[in-house]
Amino acid sequence: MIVDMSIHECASCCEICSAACYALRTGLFEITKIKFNVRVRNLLFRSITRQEIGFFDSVKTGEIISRLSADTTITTVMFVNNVKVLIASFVRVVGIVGFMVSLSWRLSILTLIMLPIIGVVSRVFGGYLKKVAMEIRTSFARANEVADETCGNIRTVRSFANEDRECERYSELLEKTYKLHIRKALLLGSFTLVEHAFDLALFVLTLYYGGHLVMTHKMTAGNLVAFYLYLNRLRASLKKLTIQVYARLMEAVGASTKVIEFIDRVPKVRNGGQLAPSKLRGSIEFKNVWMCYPSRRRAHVLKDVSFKVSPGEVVALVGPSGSGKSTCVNLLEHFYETMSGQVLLDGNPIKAYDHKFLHRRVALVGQEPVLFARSIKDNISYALDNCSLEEVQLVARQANAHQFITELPEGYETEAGEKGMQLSGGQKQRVAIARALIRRPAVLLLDEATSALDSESEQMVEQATQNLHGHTVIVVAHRLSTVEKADRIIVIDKGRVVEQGRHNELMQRDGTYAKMVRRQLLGLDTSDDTEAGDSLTDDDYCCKESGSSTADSSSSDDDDTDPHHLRRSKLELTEKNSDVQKK
Ligand SMILES: Nc1ncnc2c1ncn2[C@@H]1O[C@H](COP(=O)(O)OP(=O)(O)OP(=O)(O)O)[C@@H](O)[C@H]1O
Repeated sequence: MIVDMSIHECASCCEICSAACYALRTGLFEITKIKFNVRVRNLLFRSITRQEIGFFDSVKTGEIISRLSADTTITTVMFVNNVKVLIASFVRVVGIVGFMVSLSWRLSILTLIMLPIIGVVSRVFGGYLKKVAMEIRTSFARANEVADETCGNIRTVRSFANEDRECERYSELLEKTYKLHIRKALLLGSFTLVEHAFDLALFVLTLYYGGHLVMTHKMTAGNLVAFYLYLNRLRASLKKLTIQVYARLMEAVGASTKVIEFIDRVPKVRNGGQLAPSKLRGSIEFKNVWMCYPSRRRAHVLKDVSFKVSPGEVVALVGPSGSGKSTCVNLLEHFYETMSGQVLLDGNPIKAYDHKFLHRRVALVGQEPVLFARSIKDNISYALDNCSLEEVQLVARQANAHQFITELPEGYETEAGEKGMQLSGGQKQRVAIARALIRRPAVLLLDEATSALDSESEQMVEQATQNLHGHTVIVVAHRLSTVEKADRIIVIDKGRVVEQGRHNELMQRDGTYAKMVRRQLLGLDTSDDTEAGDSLTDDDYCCKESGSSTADSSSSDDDDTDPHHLRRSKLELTEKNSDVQKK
């Protein structure tokens, strides 16, 4: 009775210990899984954010998100789960083989001969599985790209009523993923079939050879039965090791290939500069710069571009669309590197500057400013610590944004929405200008930064940028009113600097700039060109202009280059054109 009790107690203790160990193992593996996942995601995100801008030109956001979410999850979950099974199965296999050898070493050798064969078969299938898994991940990433592009640009999709086609595109890509999954299922199915064949072969051989050993008294019948039971357990464990563990691990390797590739990728444009002088004067020099974008290696966007900008100068970059103006700005921001030649800031190559220092002292307001899904205040003080509301309000006033912000229901705490979608184009631009001004930059780059503003707001912003005394301003603009007041205008055409000088000088020179101004004043350089405008040739401009000059006989020679005079000419021309149309 006493012995019975102690056996029961012992068994209960064992049960409790076993349950506790199991719970501990499950908990530890869960924690490991999430820790591993977080670490991989962090490494991947860190690596992605350090890549050069050219990387983002070729790899789409959808793919990146897919790698960051689905692939990292598959990688970590599969690795950790399978490592768990791998360890358990491996220990079990070693134990079972030990027992089998003790029962009959001869039969054990026969069994162990089969193991390398199973290993080779697993390897071959594993290789295929890895390949299919990679294709599945890539195909899934493509589908994600479409979803990301469609949702991110839903207004454009809706305005073209193209929802159905986008859904079809998405569905086609999912169909491709589905077919790849079928391939994977077939592979797994055939792997199982081959495995069963091996199982059967092993069973028949063991029985045949075991029977022979019993008949020749080299083994007892009881040992043969015990051996056979162990063999069954060994097969079950091996099946786990091959189908569940090896195959799944290969799948995880397939999913992780791109993740690891992205983590290990070394950026082609390094931000390793150390230079951070206490004072930056803001002089800029482009020295024989040749440049092409990484995604279009053969097209030279800048061809031997050279120009200098003195500290405190306001320089306008003008030229036809696609001539390379924004590319100059991109180089000043060190987004890309030149093929040859140098971009110098205060006499030092731009890449020699410390990344954080450079982007604090050289501020950019881009063509399509992007705001973040946070409050307007946080958007203005983006990437800056300890910015007071007063500082934010001050720059908002300078950017002519204060009034509209205070009229919003929650003022500076109003959410801007994803990519600033809850604000109008002009409001976004003003917030972006305030975001640049708050840095008190030594160089301010305005790339079509005021294109969506009305003329009053534009004037106020211009004033604010000019109030940045002693600071260099580079303005890229198509609008004449924005560029005419610049200290110097640099005209870029087809990637080359073709002219530079003040507005009046360039008008007198009657070159590319003068032609552009005349076209603009005649309303030909806008997207809503009228038929009458379209039919005008260069000669027409000269005729009409000289006509208007004659009409205004009191104007001096200089007046020809005066924008107000040209605007008057434009008005007269428009009136004449409408008269002609009426007739
Ligand atoms: N990321 C890029 N990858 C490849 N080519 C590019 C890229 N960005 C611009 N380009 C090409 O470089 C050329 C110059 O472009 P850029 O944006 O500098 O012109 P731009 O003068 O600023 O034009 P716009 O006045 O229309 O803004 C164009 O032919 C354009 O197609």
